[in-house]
Parts: sequence; C-alpha cells; structure tokens
Amino acid sequence: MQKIFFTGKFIVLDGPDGCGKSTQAALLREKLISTGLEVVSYRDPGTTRIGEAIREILLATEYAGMGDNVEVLLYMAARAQLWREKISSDLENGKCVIMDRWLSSTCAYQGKAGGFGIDKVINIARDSLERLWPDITIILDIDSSLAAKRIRRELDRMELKGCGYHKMVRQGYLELADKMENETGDVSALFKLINADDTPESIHSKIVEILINNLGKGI
Ligand SMILES: Nc1ncnc2c1ncn2[C@@H]1O[C@H](COP(=O)(O)OP(=O)(O)O)[C@@H](O)[C@H]1O
Ligand SMILES: Cc1cn([C@H]2C[C@H](O)[C@@H](COP(=O)(O)OP(=O)(O)O)O2)c(=O)[nH]c1=O
Repeated sequence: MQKIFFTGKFIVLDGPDGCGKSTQAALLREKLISTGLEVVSYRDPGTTRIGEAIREILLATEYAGMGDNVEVLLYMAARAQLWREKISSDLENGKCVIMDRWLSSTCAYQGKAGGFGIDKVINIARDSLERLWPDITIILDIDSSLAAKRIRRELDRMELKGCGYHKMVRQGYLELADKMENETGDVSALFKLINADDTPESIHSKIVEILINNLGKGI
C-alpha cells in the first residue's frame, strides 16, 4: 500500500455541482485515516452554526433575487467563521483538513459566472480571510450538463441558475487554474485539474497520486 507522509495539510476539493466532490472527500478521508493521519472534513458554506445558517439563506429558492455581490459577501462570511472556529486550530494541531469547496468556488461561481470578477473576489478575500488558499486545490473538471445529470434531488437556488451560468462556472475554474500557474506572490497557489468524467475509484487514485507528488513522499 502507498504510504502518505504529511501532516497538517489543508486540502480543497472543488468543481461544479455534481462533479463528485463529496464522494471523493469521503474516499480521501478514509484513505488518509487508514495511513494513520488525523483528518477532519468540512463543507463550505456550512459546518459551523453560523455557516449553516448562512448556507440556508444562500440556497433557499425563496431568495431568487439575491445579487452576486451579496452572494460573495455571504459565502465569504461563512468561510471566515469556518476558519475561525475550526480550520485554524485543526491545522495548528497537525490535522489534515479536507474541504468540500473554498475560495475557488466563489471565484468560479460569483467571480466568473455571476460576472462579479475573479480579481474582485480575491481582493475581498484578502481583506476578510486570514488565509486565502489551501496547500492544494484539486478541481474535478467535468462538462456541466454531464454533472447536472448526476444530481437526482430537488435543485437549490444556485443549481437553478441554468445551464448557461453553470457552463461559465466550469470556465471560471479553468481560468482560475490557469491564472494560478502564471501568478506569483500571495495570489499564486497550487491548483491541479482532474478529469471527473471517470470512475470514482480512478479519480480517487489520481487524487492520492497528486497529493503524494505535491505534499509528501510516497513509497
Ligand atoms: N465518478 C462518478 N461517476 C458517476 N457518478 C458519480 C461519480 N462520483 C459521484 N457520482 C454520483 O453523482 C452524484 C453527485 O456526486 P457528489 O459526490 O455528491 O458530487 P458533489 O459533491 O460534487 O455535488 C451522486 O449521486 C454520486 O453518487
Ligand atoms: C462555496 C461556494 C459555493 N457556491 C455554490 C455551489 C453550490 O451550488 C452551492 C452549495 O455548495 P455544495 O453543497 O457544496 O454543492 P454541491 O454539493 O451541489 O456541489 O453553493 C457558490 O456559488 N459560491 C461559493 O463560494
């Protein structure tokens, strides 16, 4: 079995709705625990009481008229609370934090698809978050209509924004990953793209390989 040697890493899985983040977060959590690591996994927005309350407002279909700028601020608020209550101390205590979404989501959804602007999102994050980027962001890239077909429950306010919006979300992730490769300083971060139109097992193996190659040594 491959052994993973790293502790206290902040790992984000991100991508369009239905790309398989939750499935992969659960598989990765089991894998890291099986190698003896202490692991916590959270969802953004949510996890904290404040974050879950903000999440309810963000996803409720009754608030269809919410502006993209308001969305940016609410997602950022939920995230700031999650950092303050959970992630910061977990990392200090050497735990691996697996996040289902993070700042990259706000860049892709509100920044790109909503038209607010990716750079403006990053500027707001810089002023409101203690940490912008995780140790690594893994984007599960998939055609938006294929991802939408995987969702078999009632759609929430964000999922109801339509296929044009969700196509732009995918473009947003691709643009962000590309931007990260070319930036330097606090704007740059480690981003990896994976083709999510594959079996869960194969995607999982690729994620583990990426982590071993980028965060630690494998044998
Ligand atoms: N690689 C995959 N191929 C096909 N279906 C998948 C795959 N990964 C997850 N699914 C299914 O697609 C749906 C959405 O997966 P989920 O992990 O909840 O995605 P997300 O958290 O990104 O919305 C679930 O029904 C799940 O069982
Ligand atoms: C974190 C975040 C999520 N979102 C959206 C993506 C989802 O449609 C919704 C809730 O996230 P989530 O429950 O993770 O979506 P799913 O499991 O369906 O992939 O919020 C944003 O628009 N901006 C953000 O910053």
